[in-house]
Amino acid sequence: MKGKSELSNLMTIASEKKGLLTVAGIFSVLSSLLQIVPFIAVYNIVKELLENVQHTAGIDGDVLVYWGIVALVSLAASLIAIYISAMSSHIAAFHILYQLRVRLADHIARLSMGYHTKTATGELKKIIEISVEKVEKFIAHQIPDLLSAIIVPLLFVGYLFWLDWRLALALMIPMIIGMWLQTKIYGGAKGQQAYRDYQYAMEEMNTTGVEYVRGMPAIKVFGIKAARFLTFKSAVTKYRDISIGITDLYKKPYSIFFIVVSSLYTFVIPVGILLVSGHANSQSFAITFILFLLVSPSLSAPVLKLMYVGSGMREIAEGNKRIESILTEPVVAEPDQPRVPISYDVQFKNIFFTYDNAVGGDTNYVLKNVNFEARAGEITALVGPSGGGKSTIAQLLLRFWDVQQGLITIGGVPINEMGTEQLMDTVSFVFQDVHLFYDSIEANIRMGNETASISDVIHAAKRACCHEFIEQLEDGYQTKIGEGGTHLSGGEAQRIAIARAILKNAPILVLDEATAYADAENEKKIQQGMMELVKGKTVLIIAHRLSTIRMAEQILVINKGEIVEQGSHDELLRLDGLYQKLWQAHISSTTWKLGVQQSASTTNA
Ligand SMILES: Nc1ncnc2c1ncn2[C@@H]1O[C@H](COP(=O)(O)OP(=O)(O)OP(=O)(O)O)[C@@H](O)[C@H]1O
Repeated sequence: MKGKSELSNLMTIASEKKGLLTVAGIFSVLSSLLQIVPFIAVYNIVKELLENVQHTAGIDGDVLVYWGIVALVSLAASLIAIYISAMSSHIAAFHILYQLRVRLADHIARLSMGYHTKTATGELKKIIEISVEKVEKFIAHQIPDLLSAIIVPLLFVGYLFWLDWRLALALMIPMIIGMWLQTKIYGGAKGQQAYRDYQYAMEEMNTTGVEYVRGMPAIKVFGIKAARFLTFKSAVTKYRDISIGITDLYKKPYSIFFIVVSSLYTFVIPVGILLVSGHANSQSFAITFILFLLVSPSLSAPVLKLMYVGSGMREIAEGNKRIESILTEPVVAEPDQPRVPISYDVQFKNIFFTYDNAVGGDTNYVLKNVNFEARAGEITALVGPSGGGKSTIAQLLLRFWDVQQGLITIGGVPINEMGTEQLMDTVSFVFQDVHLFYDSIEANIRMGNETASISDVIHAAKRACCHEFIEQLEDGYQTKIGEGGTHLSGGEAQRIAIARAILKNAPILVLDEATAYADAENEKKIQQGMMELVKGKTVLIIAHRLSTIRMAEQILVINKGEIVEQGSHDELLRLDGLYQKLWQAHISSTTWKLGVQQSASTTNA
């Protein structure tokens, strides 16, 4: 049932280029039929020779030449037909592949960020690259192969039945056994499960292998070698065991299948010998017999082809299932009539949020009844112990996820009533983990505003304190960075991301640990730039280093998903609560770092 729907999905994809694929199918069948013609030519030549074996003078040379030419021409025509078939199917396949990739890329871009955080990048990459390639294999190779592997033996067997039904029957028996074995090999539930296990084991091995290699610095530094290596090793062992299991499962039926299908004449010879003695015209029977012996090996080919199509089909169906799993993933719902806010105060009203989709009676909410207003032109800082929910609050503003209860508004407009593009234009976000693209520094900064001039880019870089180090690079703003390019330190990468946000100049700015990597001097400079940047903007900052947000108009202390304290730095210190404790801890960590015997000050730090 499942296999059927996967096949029909593949057929739906393929039907986008129906015309070209029909041409490919017709020429594939034609080419296979033309390949049979030389056998018929040989049959007629042998027949002419054997019929005149007593008096060779009676051999008609024209007949021999005629069939010789027919064989040659049909071979040449068969090659041309294969060429046309392959060209048509490949052109169709690459067009379909292109459209499928564009469709996938477009769909992926419209999925919620939440989907991206829960789905490994490697997995998506594999689907876009490998699974789509498999669809190419299906369209370019398997559809034409499948047609010729079914139609040609049927026609050919029909012709053989017409010549001698008994010999044809002897030829059919091993072919039928072969096909039955094939459905047993690939069709059984056990086989399907084994194949699925094999696929998963292979994926696990690849994932843990990549993780092992990528995590090598951490593995070396933190001495977690043994544990990590064990995960990888056990994945390799599992893969080995499953592969051996599959080999065990298939070795018998596959060997029988291969032997039976490759030696069709073994079944024809005894029947032929039995029949020849009792035949009235033994000479004409002998000629037919020779033809059967000649063609039996060529009939093995389509059956073997069917087997490869069968095994390939399963792989393709698996890949197609993954493609479908992305395409059916719901995209972020866009409003019919997007609303555009005219002011930029951010409001969180009675927000309850959980990452678990199943919201039940005793839901474990990550955010519980969060209420606050971040006013335009002010800095609102989110502080609090790790895991409290600060990043979640910031990400909800960008609709990474939709909340289960409550309302988030910008200038009074609920964010789900703004179009995604509008929302992205309104909010700038500097992530903890900065992603830089493999491109020039200029292009990476300009991503914030495609129409910005180079002087705007440099201006933004200066404000984010990265101009100096960029100038020192050999190619300056044209230096390639990102994966495969010049390596930047964490702090440098973060400043590039800040420059990007400065250039974007969105009215709302979210900074998640934006200054985490910067050294003291640069942090100060960044803050100066930020002070300028935040004028008239709504700013949400998540920071662990409390000194960076002392000037914030509003500080929200988040603990276990709730806002436990709220106010300015001085107001919060006076409360003598959690913020005060965090501040004390911050001060002592600073003095400890400096190695100065200072008493923790609550006001002069
Ligand atoms: N994608 C996710 N899926 C499921 N749970 C998550 C996800 N992201 C965060 N959480 C959980 O939500 C809670 C709040 O996490 P969040 O990252 O918002 O806290 P935080 O205050 O920003 O922490 P930190 O200061 O360490 O960055 C934590 O318990 C965390 O484990």
